[in-house]
Amino acid sequence: FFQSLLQTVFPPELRFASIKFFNRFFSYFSAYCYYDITEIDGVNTNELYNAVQLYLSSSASITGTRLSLTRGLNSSAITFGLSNNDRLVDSYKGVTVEWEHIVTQRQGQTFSWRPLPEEKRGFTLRVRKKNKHLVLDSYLDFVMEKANELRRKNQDRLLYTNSKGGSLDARGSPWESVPFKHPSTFATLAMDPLKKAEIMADLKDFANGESFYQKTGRAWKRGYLLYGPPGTGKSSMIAAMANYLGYDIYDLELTEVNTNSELRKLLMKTSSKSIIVIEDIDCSINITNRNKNDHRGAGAGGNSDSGNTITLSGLLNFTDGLWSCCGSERIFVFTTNHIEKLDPALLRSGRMDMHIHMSYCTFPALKILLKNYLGYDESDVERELPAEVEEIIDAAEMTPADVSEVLIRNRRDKKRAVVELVAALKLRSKRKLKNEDEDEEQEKSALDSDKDGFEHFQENCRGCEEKDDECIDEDKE
Ligand SMILES: Nc1ncnc2c1ncn2[C@@H]1O[C@H](COP(=O)(O)OP(=O)(O)OP(=O)(O)O)[C@@H](O)[C@H]1O
Ligand SMILES: [Mg+2]
Repeated sequence: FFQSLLQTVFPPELRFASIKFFNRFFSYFSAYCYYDITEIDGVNTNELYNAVQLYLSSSASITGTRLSLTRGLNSSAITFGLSNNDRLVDSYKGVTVEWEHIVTQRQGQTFSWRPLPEEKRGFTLRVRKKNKHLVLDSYLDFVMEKANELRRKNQDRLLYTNSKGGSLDARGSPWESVPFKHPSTFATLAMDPLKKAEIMADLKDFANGESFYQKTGRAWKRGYLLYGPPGTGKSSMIAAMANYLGYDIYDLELTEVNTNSELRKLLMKTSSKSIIVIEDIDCSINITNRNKNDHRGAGAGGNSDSGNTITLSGLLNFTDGLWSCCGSERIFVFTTNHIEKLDPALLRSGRMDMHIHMSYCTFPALKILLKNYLGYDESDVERELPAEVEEIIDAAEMTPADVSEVLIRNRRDKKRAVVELVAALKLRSKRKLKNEDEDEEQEKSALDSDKDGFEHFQENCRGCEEKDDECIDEDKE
């Protein structure tokens, strides 16, 4: 209306200037400012456009009534998006903003190095002028961050293995992959809640620590050593870590690796944002020992490389050396059932940043398992579980796997599950106490016999003191 008015009122030579003037006039009095985020920025794809699209697809943040739904290839999640020329309202730190998705037909192909899509797409963000700074300072960063998080969550992650024994696939990768769909999460992991929170904070710190690692000149990687008896959740913990951070897992089968250089190649072919796992690392110590016996290889921390076997030093270079930082944001996890068997070179501080003991089932861990399998909350546990459980559970030394087994078997009959669990705990703790008593008795009798032996020795050797080195009786000596 205004434009046609202008056309009649103003002569053609003034028309353009007047439109410009009125535009400025209105925008001056408008309470809003607008930001256009176009899909193609010159010739490049605009990262921000993709991020906004993904961000608006997170169902929690949107209030639109008309949405377009998409599901990517290989993705298990459906994403929502704004339909063409539709708008929706989002709020951030108490400020309301409005997004509009604008799609127009591209008029005539302009010259470009690559074909452009027929439609011109973009988002327009409308905010009140007084909130302009919030948008520029933090809202768009927040959108980018959220989008990255979603991208990681939506994509199915992969579990890689090198079990082909060094042969390469069609794309020249020594790794073979399958979609990784392990359901274990930190919520389902039964362990001490404080320790769990500490590990989760450590992982988050690591994932968000790019600038810290940059500033301190450290490679952006972290090592965790998980140790404890079988069935205490070491593998479950790795899966929970991967699910928590949205990382891929590289399960490194050391027995399939023949040389240190092969190990290095494997490392080079891993991607960032991944967890590299070596399970049962104590088994690799044999490899070192074999090497030592050959008198060819290196000892712990040595430098030599026998050329045709994998050595501990090769393994340490793998996690620690210059090669370890090709790529970035990588986590190394070693697991073992026998920490005492590990070479001290692997344990020294700084090598593995965090040693995590996966222990037998404790009472707080038991509560998590009861919640997982029987749906018991805190009050159910108090009501259904005899008080003595808390006292005997540590002595029983049952692994979370043992407890899970009892609960899974009886998951349809909760009362029975609890009865059976309590019986198992009692039996195990009694057996354990009995064994301890027996051990104590054996120890005592051993001590007694030692004492007898000592007295006997004192009696028989009284003379020796005087004649010092003349005692030729080996027993007495
Ligand atoms: N801490 C735990 N929390 C929840 N479930 C657990 C836990 N520990 C064990 N389980 C259950 O027991 C099974 C075996 O656990 P897992 O494979 O993680 O043990 P592990 O410590 O890796 O054993 P291994 O040393 O033999 O490799 C899992 O499927 C899981 O369901
Ligand atoms: Mg395991």
